[in-house]
Amino acid sequence: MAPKRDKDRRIISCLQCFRPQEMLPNHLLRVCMKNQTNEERNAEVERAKKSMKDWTLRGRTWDYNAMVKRYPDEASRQALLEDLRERHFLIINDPMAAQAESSHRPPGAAVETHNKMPAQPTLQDCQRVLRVSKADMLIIHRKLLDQQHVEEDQRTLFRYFCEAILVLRYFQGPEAVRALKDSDWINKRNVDGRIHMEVQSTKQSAKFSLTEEDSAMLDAYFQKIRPGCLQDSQDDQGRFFLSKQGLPVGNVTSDIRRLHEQYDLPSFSSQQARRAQITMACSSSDDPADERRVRKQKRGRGPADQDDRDFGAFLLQFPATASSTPPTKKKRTAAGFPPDKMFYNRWRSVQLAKREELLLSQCSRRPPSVSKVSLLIQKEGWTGNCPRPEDVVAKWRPVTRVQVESDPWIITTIQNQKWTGLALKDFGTKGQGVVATKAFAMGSIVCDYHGKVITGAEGRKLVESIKGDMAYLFFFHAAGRDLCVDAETFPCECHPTENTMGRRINHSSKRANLRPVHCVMNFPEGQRDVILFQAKRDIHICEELLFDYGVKRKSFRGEAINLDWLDE
Ligand SMILES: C[S@@+](CC[C@H](N)C(=O)[O-])C[C@H]1O[C@@H](n2cnc3c(N)ncnc32)[C@H](O)[C@@H]1O
Repeated sequence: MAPKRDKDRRIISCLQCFRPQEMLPNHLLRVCMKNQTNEERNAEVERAKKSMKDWTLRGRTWDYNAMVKRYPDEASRQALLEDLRERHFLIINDPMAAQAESSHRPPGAAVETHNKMPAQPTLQDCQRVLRVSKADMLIIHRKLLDQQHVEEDQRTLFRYFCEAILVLRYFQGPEAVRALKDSDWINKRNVDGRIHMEVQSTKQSAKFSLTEEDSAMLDAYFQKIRPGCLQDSQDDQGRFFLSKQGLPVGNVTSDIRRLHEQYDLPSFSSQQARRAQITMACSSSDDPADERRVRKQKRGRGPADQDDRDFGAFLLQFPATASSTPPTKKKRTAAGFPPDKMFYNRWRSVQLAKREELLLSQCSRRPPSVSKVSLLIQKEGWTGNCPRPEDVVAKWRPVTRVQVESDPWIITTIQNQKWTGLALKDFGTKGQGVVATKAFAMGSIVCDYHGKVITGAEGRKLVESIKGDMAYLFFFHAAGRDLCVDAETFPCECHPTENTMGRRINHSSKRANLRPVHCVMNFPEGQRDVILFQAKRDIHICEELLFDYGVKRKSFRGEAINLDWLDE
């Protein structure tokens, strides 16, 4: 048998095609320089060798101090560092490296892998669980987006994964992750493809930039899992990560440990991850192929490339509206998407949901019958991908005034102002506004318009004294009476520490998704007039809540807003 050749012995990258070549002269002869002379090819080999030597001497080494200056954003710098380490670059001047070297492992020593805890874990060790579990998480992610059923334990595991992303990849402390608020997420900004987060909720505000992929994972948790945890009877404190009982998660470290246990991996603390983050990468025996093998053994299949494809880009290319036609195979492939039906099917689910929403918005006052929905479908002229009329009827959720007036939860929530599913968002020139962090079905009560209700002539006089601007003072006609809600003083006297959300809702006459309605509620101290906001149509997560102030900026003279109940 011929001796085994050391394939990697003299790998040199071709400077024509930028691909590493085992036999560069042969490659140039056959591929990149087949029409040139021997002399030209020899010169090219010399040029490539020199480039390789230069790179080995200088290009492979990065100076951490220079990186700090050039990449002041820590999260981006760490992402770059991680990438460089994975590619076996050398990083000098890492302030923690000297410490690490003197304490434990000599440079170049192999990291213990498998189930034993390495004495001094590298960043790769700490983040392994993210890589190993990724294929599973992408499957859950896809199911969530497709509105498919996801088991309770899988939902919880997905939450652990999201927590682990923030701790192990973005080096947030477990307490900061626990304290993360839904409004922190709502107020994130996309800048050049990185999702900037500013965590206001911790004592020290933290800033970091997520990749789009990580952001998509957290958003799937936020939009598809968290709303199912929200319970009216529980105070979620506006936290981002909630237990399935709807309470803020108790212990992020334990959650991440459970994720590690699930994948039979040693667990690392956030401090270890932070330390590893700034420790110089020692050359490691970690082969990314190991992870792929573990994954394959565990799931009995290879990493699904399909999972990595970006359905968001697909939707951008082919917007799924109630009336759009599905992209044909030819169009899908021409746009660079896979020819199979995976994205196509997902696209149809998105459209189906939009169509249901459209039908429901046409039946706002009373529950539609199956035949009415069938008629509406016919009118739309949809031939395929039609919602089942029965499903549409089943999704209609009205609430009656009588139900609301005696609803103990609504009464308590008006008193404590702990409405669920609402978060504040900065809307720039409009100031703050309120967005939904859970879906509200048409007809549901979203919150109250909190403030002292002043009736009769006194109220009208108050309102008329305000000229020329939208005000924090509104006037309503209800049950044959005039009601004025004084919400000018902010925060209100009765809730000096609460964010009375109803008062933060901005105005829109065209895009209003809320209507104010009037109730007389039975409070322990007696009956009281209350103005509630009812969803005019289904409201989606992240949508801004808006109601028609009934005023025009310049012409406001205290016009009254009618308080028609949705089901009357
Ligand atoms: C009830 S408050 C709404 C919350 C307010 N944006 C805030 O930051 O507290 C009403 C005030 O918000 C602003 N506002 C509401 N809707 C607006 C709109 N569509 N465009 C501009 N400003 C708006 C006006 O300044 C108005 O007086």
